[in-house]
Amino acid sequence: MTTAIEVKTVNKEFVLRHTRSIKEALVWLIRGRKGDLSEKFHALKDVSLDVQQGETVALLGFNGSGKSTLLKHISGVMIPDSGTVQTRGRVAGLIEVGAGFHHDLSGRDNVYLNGAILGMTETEIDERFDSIIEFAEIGQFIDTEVKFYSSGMYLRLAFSVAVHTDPEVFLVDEILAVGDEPFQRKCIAKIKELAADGKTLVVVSHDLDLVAKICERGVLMDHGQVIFDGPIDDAVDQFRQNS
Ligand SMILES: Nc1ncnc2c1ncn2[C@@H]1O[C@H](COP(=O)(O)OP(=O)(O)OP(=O)(O)O)[C@@H](O)[C@H]1O
Repeated sequence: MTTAIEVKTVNKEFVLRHTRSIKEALVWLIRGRKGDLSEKFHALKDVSLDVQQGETVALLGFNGSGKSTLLKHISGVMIPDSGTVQTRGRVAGLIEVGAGFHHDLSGRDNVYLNGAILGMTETEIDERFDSIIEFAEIGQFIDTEVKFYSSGMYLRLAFSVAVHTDPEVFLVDEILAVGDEPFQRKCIAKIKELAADGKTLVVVSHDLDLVAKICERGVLMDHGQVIFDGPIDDAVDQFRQNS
């Protein structure tokens, strides 16, 4: 079996507050600048996770448990403070709607921009362009600047570009929620198709019934730590018990 994603003892802290009152800053100066003035939040604590090629994994957990932060580390948009993340093959997906899109460019130009960011050559994008537009159902808006798109239209185009990159590893955050129901169904069908084709899938969702249908493995997170990792039905049961 080949490992597609290897996350090793990853830690991530966020700075919550940079500024302090003048009094606090004075005390800090008088004490010889000891300690840290900023308040920090430990979002991922020694997280380790191996995902084999072709596995379908759901990240579960309450709001703020670290799911999206972990997904961003896997996608490479975030760098860990310590620990390592390695992925094999082309990684694509939907983490933040509109990430990698330029507001002042048209949908058409953004397909090229986003496609290039995700590792496609210009010829590959040329070949897949019609299919990308057809899947997104953007129609006559393709030459409109994307700043005038609704959030659903953004999602359609971003999702369509991402699936057309033919990724080995596909990451999906909760964002499917902004799409209307027919488009959501279409995306879910596409995600299932990718899974059936043996692609590696990591999905963040609060829709437990949906992830139970798509994924075989569930990773339950709590306060930045993995507290359960096993078959999806067991992970969902455990999560429901904690709720
Ligand atoms: N850039 C950031 N700066 C500061 N804090 C952050 C940042 N990104 C995330 N956090 C904090 O890290 C914690 C984990 O956030 P994360 O988005 O990973 O949670 P989540 O499990 O995906 O939650 P949800 O279910 O609400 O999407 C949260 O408390 C969040 O406020």
